[in-house]
Amino acid sequence: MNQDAMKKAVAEAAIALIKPDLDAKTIIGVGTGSTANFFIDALAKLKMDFDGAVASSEETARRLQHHGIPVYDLNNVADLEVYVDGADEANEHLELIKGGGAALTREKIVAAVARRFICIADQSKRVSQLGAFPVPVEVIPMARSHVARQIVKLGGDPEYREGVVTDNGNVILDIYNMNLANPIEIEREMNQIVGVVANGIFAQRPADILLLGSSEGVTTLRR
Ligand SMILES: O=C[C@H](O)[C@H](O)[C@H](O)COP(=O)(O)O
Repeated sequence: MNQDAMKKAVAEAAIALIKPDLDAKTIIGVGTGSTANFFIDALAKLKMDFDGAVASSEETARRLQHHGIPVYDLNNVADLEVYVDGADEANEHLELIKGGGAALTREKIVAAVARRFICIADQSKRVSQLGAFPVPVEVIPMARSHVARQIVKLGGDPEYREGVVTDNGNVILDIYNMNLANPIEIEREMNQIVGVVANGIFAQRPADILLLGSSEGVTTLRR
């Protein structure tokens, strides 16, 4: 089974998981990236069974709308039943690194609001310790150098993601070689730096369910 087939399989597994709870009032939080795209395409087949979605990026909003799924502003949504999204890395505690596609801030916001966060990923994303994947940090453009210097003091090696502007008009620093033995602590410390909008460590709010695809099938991990 190739990687795309695994992504499709976990997307279908997420659909099977949420389907019994859908009703005409359900609004679903939808993530960003290639795995989330498989989820969106599968969700389109159920579009008569729920109300609509909240998107974690402009790209996801466009894909949802292309399928005829209504997209709501999160500010107008009181209750978000579930959020489904991919990840760049996931550990056994369902702590994640996200933001390879630069959508981390909106993803973190939607994940914070949702009652359940289902993460979908192929086996290659599973790690024993987070941090081989560089941690993306969204930064206010004028603070880029200041944030980079502060991150060096925390032990990381920041690299500016050239040419990338987030949906919020900011820039991304990718942090290499950060020791993430304690991801909650590093997530907090990076958030303290003035000019940081959000970082891609999802440890304070990890996933509740992780669906991992491999050639043997889909494994479900719960917190
Ligand atoms: O900003 C992007 C998101 O955090 C994605 O969920 C993450 O990069 C995983 O993307 P993919 O499913 O394409 O590997």
